[in-house]
Amino acid sequence: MALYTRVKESIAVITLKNPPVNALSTAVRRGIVESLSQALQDEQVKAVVFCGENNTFCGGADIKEFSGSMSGPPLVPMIHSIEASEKLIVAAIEGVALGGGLELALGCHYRVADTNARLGLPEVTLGLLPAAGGTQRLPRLIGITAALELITTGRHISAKEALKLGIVDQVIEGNAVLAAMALALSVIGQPLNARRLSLQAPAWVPDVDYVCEAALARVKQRSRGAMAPVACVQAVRAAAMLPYSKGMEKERQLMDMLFRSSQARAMQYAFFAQRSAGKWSLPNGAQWNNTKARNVERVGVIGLGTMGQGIAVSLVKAGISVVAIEVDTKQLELGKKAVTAMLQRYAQRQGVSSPLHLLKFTLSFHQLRDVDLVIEAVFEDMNLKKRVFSELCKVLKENTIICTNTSGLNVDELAAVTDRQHLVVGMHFFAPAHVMRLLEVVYGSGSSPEAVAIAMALGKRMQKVCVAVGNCSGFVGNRMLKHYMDQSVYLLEEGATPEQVDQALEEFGFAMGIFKVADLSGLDVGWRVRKASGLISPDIDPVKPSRWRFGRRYCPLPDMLCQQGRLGQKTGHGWYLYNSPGSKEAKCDPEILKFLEDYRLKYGIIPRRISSQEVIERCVFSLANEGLRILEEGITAGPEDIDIIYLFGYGWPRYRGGPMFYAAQVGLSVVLEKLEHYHHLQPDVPSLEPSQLLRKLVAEGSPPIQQWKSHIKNLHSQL
Ligand SMILES: CC/C=C/CC(=O)SCCNC(=O)CCNC(=O)[C@H](O)C(C)(C)COP(=O)(O)OP(=O)(O)OC[C@H]1O[C@@H](n2cnc3c(N)ncnc32)[C@H](O)[C@@H]1OP(=O)(O)O
Repeated sequence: MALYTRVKESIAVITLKNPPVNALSTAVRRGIVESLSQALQDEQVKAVVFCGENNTFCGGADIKEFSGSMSGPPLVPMIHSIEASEKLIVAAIEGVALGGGLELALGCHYRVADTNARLGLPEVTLGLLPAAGGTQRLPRLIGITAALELITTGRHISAKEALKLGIVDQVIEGNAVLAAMALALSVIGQPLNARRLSLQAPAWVPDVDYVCEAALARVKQRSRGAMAPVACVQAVRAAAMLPYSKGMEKERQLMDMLFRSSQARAMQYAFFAQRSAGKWSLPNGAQWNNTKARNVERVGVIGLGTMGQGIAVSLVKAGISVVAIEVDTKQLELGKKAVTAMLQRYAQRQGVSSPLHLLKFTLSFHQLRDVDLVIEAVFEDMNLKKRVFSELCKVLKENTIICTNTSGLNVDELAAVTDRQHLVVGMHFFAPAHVMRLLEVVYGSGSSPEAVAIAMALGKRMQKVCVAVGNCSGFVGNRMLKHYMDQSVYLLEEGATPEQVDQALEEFGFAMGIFKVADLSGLDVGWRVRKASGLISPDIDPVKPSRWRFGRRYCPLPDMLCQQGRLGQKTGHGWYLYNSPGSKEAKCDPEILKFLEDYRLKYGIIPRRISSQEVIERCVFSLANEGLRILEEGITAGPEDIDIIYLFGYGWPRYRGGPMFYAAQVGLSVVLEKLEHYHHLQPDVPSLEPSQLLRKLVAEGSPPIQQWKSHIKNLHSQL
């Protein structure tokens, strides 16, 4: 709703009320229309101030309403009547003015913001565009170039930047509502046409086509296959080329197309899934709102390799003191140099003072005696990690939490060597750890809810998107990825090339195809894991290695590449060819094509043409199938957690929601049918066998993803 109040003689205040962010729900829009009409009818009122309850102006349209049939007063005419009002209207922006909230403010004649306010048009992140006049008013206010940047990225900006761009007229320290009233009193009576953005001439730039083409190229490169950023550019272009009413018509047409799209549904799902992952819960009933996390101020980081460096940087950026440990002087110096350089660059970019005083580098474990938590980030080797854990227990305070940064080792096995199994948790960071947003927080069988709460809270402070997951081999992300990777190399055996597979995956929307990712990470990473797990042993024929291991299909191609020293970008060749070791531009390598031909000949495989559809079905459905197994085992609390892991850790296209959402959107019965088909063709690939949960969900009529949790709960009792 909206609250109408008369203050002073001539000013009415309309306060949006819809906690927590005063989203423009049906009730709020109704309240605005009614309150505005009241203000306009009251002869004594000369000016109106719009504000939001609890120091929050407005978080935009109510996203929860998008999935139903929208009712109540629409935003466009509502904002138009605000702008057209003969009485002066001022927006008092506190907290946030986002999406429809900023569009409402742009319909007002003046805007005042407090110093902490954040403004933006983030509709593009929900698969939409600012369709309440935002694409037409903002370019008229700040010019095409700046508007294109804000609208196509959805970036939130500070009040200071908004003032510089001309979006707000005043930024004040203190009460924005009082400042808006003061401003209103000082300008009452002045003509308003110059303040009505829709009446301004189109935002002219010398070469609109060039500017828009450049923006299109940028958005296509940044978010391949996403419709919304392209539509945003088209709408802003209309603001430069057409009169306001025609531009609004274009904005509406584009919004109609986006609003109905599966991409918009996927991105809105992702918005809520991200918030749901933050509300973690464990199988024992402990959860985010019944478990207190004690504060962490000093953290030890053990190991200053690439991961340890990134973790230390993220901690310091969050204002946390770090004691960083290495085993010898040379490693310590290397780590110190890298961490210091990253933090100095960060301080320079942000214009903040260098946070280096928060860091201490040392060779001595004794320096850890008063830390609240340690993150061990040594080499991925169980025995080494166990030794470190035992050493730690000798020096740490008795309530210090011990976290291991591992991408898949057994957290329980590590906890067993400590004197505090309840305080041991996995923290699986993704490389580079100071850049990647995802953090899997892994609880073992003995981890206490408090330890999980502490790790989740610390991750949040480090600006990570944290997902609590159970302890299993590879946890969630890497466990699922294995099946996706297996299918990709089987496809090579059967006739595809690395470029064909990558192209299909990139057209699907992945930031990078699987073979480019493998080259970037280094092919030796997986090689080491396969050796450690016994898949590669000395008795395997080096000339014609077996294509079956442990009774299952196995593809030795990646091992054969490693044996040839083709380890990826770092050696200048892997699945692709690079100009020099370390260079990034992947080129098709005729040697690889020949190598694949020889391989197929050697094994008597007749190559066949493989369609992009088959690439996607085999890679993506096997990934989703494993996700369903993870759900049935209770490793994550719900499908949203899995999707968030893929969105933030594995370059999954946001406009496809995540693998679980994608499976639901394609249709679970289709996924089941395809998996059955491929499993029939590859009976020696157990991961293609449809999961029990998939069969159950299909048998129960493929319920919407939001209802899967209740079906999982009853999985074993109902089958
Ligand atoms: C007709 C089509 C018109 C479209 C125009 C639009 O306006 S589209 C919407 C544009 N607005 C946004 O995209 C803003 C989305 N919200 C945010 O970015 C953030 O929530 C925030 C406002 C910056 C606040 O962030 P903070 O971290 O403080 O809190 P949460 O993100 O956890 O949010 C708190 C709860 O509020 C819910 N919520 C937030 N925004 C909206 C919204 N616009 N509509 C509905 N609900 C919203 C959010 O889901 C959280 O709810 P919980 O139940 O507590 O999880």
